[in-house]
Amino acid sequence: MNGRFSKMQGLGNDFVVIDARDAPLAMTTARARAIADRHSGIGCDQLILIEPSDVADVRMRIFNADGGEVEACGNATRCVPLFLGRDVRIETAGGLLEARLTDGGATVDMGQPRFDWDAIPLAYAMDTRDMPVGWDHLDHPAAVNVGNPHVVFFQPGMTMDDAARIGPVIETDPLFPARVNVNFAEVERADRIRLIVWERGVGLTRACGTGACATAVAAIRRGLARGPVTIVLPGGDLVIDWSPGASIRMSGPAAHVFDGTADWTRF
Ligand SMILES: N[C@@H](CCC[C@H](N)C(=O)O)C(=O)O
Repeated sequence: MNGRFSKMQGLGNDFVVIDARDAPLAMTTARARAIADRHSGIGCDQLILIEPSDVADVRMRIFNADGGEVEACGNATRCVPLFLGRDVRIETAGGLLEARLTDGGATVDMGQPRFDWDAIPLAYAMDTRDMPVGWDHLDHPAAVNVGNPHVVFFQPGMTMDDAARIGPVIETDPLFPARVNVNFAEVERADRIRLIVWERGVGLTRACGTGACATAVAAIRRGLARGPVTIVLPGGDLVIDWSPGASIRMSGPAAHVFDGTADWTRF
């Protein structure tokens, strides 16, 4: 069963995008993991399935490289209008998003952040601005859900090696039954934050759009930053704007890399 796919990327966070609107493709954890494999598959951080939607222009399903289906992916959301060649309303498991094409990328209304996380024990649920927990020398992370779950540590001087060591420990801590994306942020100025992200189900990526949103929200909420904030990731910059009570607006690049054909029965 041959099918077409596009390889796309946003700040080096890369995707295999499959248009399944006319030709449905059954996706399983094993199949998604096999396609995402960089040695024996096509290779990507996330697999993106575009399906028909009853409530929006399209439905976007997101599978991490480990095959797990998740609720949100900021960088992939910017790729969808580019893939379809127009502004779009996108149904995701994390909510309804609006993505508008810009020069070289897209701006996305990512919806409102949530702070009342089911995954967090009741003791922390009243206001998760400061979770009184710590790992290693890291403590008091902000917990922000932007469709998917994130913790954000404001910790200067973290390296990729530090993140690779402690990220998986936090991702799989029993405090997070659904696991969690782990953000290590350093505030340089009120409008500029450096960020390294250990992504749930993937590991270190060159950029994480939802991580950038969660980090900007957490920083603004703690009075460490003011919107719009430039989030500097290893793969490049995203601009995030948010104020309490408002939707998060994310702007940044998106790129088409190449198209290909694959026999999906081999995966
Ligand atoms: N790379 C993404 C986030 C993808 C999902 C995440 N790993 C999760 O498990 O929630 C982004 O750009 O937001």
